[in-house]
Amino acid sequence: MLVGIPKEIKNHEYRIGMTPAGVRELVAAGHQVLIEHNGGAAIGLTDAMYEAAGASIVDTAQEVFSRAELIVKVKEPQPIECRMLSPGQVLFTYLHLAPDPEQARLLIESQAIAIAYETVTDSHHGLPLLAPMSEVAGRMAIQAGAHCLEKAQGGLGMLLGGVPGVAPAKVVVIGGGVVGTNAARMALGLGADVTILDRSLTRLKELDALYGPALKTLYSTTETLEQEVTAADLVIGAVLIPGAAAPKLVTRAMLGRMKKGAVLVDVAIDQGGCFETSRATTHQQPTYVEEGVIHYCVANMPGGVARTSTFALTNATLPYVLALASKGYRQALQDDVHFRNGLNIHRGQVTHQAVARALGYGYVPAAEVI
Ligand SMILES: NC(=O)C1=CN([C@@H]2O[C@H](COP(=O)(O)OP(=O)(O)OC[C@H]3O[C@@H](n4cnc5c(N)ncnc54)[C@H](O)[C@@H]3O)[C@@H](O)[C@H]2O)C=CC1
Ligand SMILES: CC(=O)C(=O)O
Ligand SMILES: [Mg+2]
Repeated sequence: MLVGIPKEIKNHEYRIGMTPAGVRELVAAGHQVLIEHNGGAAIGLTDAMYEAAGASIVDTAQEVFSRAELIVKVKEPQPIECRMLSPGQVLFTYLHLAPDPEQARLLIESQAIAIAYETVTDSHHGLPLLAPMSEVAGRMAIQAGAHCLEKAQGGLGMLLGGVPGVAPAKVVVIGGGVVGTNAARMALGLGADVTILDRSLTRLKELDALYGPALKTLYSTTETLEQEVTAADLVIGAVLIPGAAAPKLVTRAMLGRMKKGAVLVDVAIDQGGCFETSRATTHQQPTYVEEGVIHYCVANMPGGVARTSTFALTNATLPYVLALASKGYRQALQDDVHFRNGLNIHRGQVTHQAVARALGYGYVPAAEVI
């Protein structure tokens, strides 16, 4: 199969859909790969490396989109990319459609087949293609939050870990999944006072077993959220209901009772955000202030550490890309119910229930269309 990998065009997005090592595996399996010129150059993955792995370099995204049967990307297609898709072409990338009706409309109009990394599941209730970027974003959330807490950034002027004789900052993590666990781990490592909230008791038990008494766990209710958020110096938003828009757990009223100069990092912003006052920001202008509280809401946080993220993403996506290329999308999705959960849009029909519900479209089960 002819697989195409365009250069990412979202603001400050330097990841690329596949490393040269991934390309080499595809070529060894008998596939052809087109890479857009300088697609990985910003993170040291040169055209020469891709050519050595067996790819052909083409000058424009237009050429990648017009020739490839399967497009592999990182970020959701921007409008100009959606318009380059053709009927029956397969797109495999992050989509995050629930908060993005415009992208959904363009993908439906394209009549393409859009498979979202973030809704592919696995047999132990995980999201294997979201997980690597959630690991990155969870860890980054603490770096970003610590930076925002500095006085020059408008923050409280607090060091996360404190020093001998001075108390550490209070970090509250909402959602104890992959993002939340990685954030908690980093915050504990820096010596912060960390509390994590989740609605899943099973997950809280696992976290308790993993981190022991250093980590405080709390069952998430409006009451515990209110109590923790209003006392926090740094809050990390890390909840997810797969495919759906994030629930708004921290209201403007709660925000009004927080410390001035406290920091919110809403990692869940790519699903619309879990704070009422969140709106997506970019690496270029990552923060804004509401009610005296600093908001960091970058929707592509892993793009900030694009080299680490690209390697981590290819490690996870490669077996799926190989399956799509070798079997064709129908067979690959028929063979694996978890992979099939990634199908969001098929030739104009919405095939993921949570996405359809969030956007008000009719829903057709993936199994019926493939
Ligand atoms: N901004 C960015 O650049 C990135 C954003 N993300 C996003 O981060 C979010 C979290 O992702 P993961 O950690 O991988 O998901 P996950 O599924 O591993 O964890 C989500 C957790 O939220 C919990 N939860 C659900 N409702 C809750 C509630 N009301 N209160 C407390 N906890 C609740 C669930 O029980 C689960 O443990 C997703 O929206 C994901 O797309 C992930 C990577 C990068
Ligand atoms: C998961 C996601 O949205 C990202 O890596 O940018
Ligand atoms: Mg994102």
